[in-house]
Amino acid sequence: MRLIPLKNDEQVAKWSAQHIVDRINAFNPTEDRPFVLGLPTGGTPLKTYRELIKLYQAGKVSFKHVVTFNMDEYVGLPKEHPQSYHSFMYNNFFNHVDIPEKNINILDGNTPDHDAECRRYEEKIKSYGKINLFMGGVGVDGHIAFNEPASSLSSRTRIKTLTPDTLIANSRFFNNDVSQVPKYALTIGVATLLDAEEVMLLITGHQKALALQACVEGAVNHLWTVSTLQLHRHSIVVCDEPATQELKVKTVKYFTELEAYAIHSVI
Ligand SMILES: N[C@@H]1[C@@H](O)[C@H](O)[C@@H](COP(=O)(O)O)O[C@@H]1O
Repeated sequence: MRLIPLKNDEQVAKWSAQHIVDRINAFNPTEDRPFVLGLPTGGTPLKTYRELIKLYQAGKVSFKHVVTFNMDEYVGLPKEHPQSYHSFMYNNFFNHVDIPEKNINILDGNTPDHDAECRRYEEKIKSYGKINLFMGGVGVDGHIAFNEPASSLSSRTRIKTLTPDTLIANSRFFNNDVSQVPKYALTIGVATLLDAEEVMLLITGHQKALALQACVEGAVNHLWTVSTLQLHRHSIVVCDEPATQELKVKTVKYFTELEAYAIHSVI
């Protein structure tokens, strides 16, 4: 695992956006050999999307040959609803870059057959071989995508019941009214995420400090699904200073010093 301890969320956004751009450009994607990028929603990646748009506008990257797979989507929320993850992605990213519509994949939370939709999604990912880079965030309780505490660590894309903690956390997007938050979501599984060639998580803010601690210093366990990043061969956690407050001083120092001279491979 690489831990990139930065000062604030602006730096996290710049670092993560540049990393995505570097990976896409190094891959040199074509129509027949696209770069496959996994994407999250949430407040945390918003600034990264803004940076990516800036880099696109400056001519530093093109998304023409990038295929995306989003992590999750609410069940039963119309696509046009302002808080659907479809709306989030188009409003905050896709509408501002040159990605072709056919390259965008988001789970359909309005299908009558959830299992078939989740199987179709897994198969579509497989049809590209693998996801090259999956960016993610984390919930306060350490969930990745919507893999809530006690999710199977070998889970695949499926329907999940959201926990009361998540409903409360996400009610900020629904007029602070918990009853308006959808109770179910379709989400990639822990194993789907770990199948990616590289996983990059963004963890910012003091409210995520326990999740970051579980991720970096905790034991791998299903209550903090973020801890499974320790099983991945190429995981990167980009964090700001407020998020590090539960980490040992020694841990932060170790990773900070390491970044100054480490050589990293992606193979
Ligand atoms: N399903 C999403 C996660 O993918 C996201 O990481 C989490 C944290 O969101 P935020 O970045 O707004 O704190 O929220 C939701 O639960």
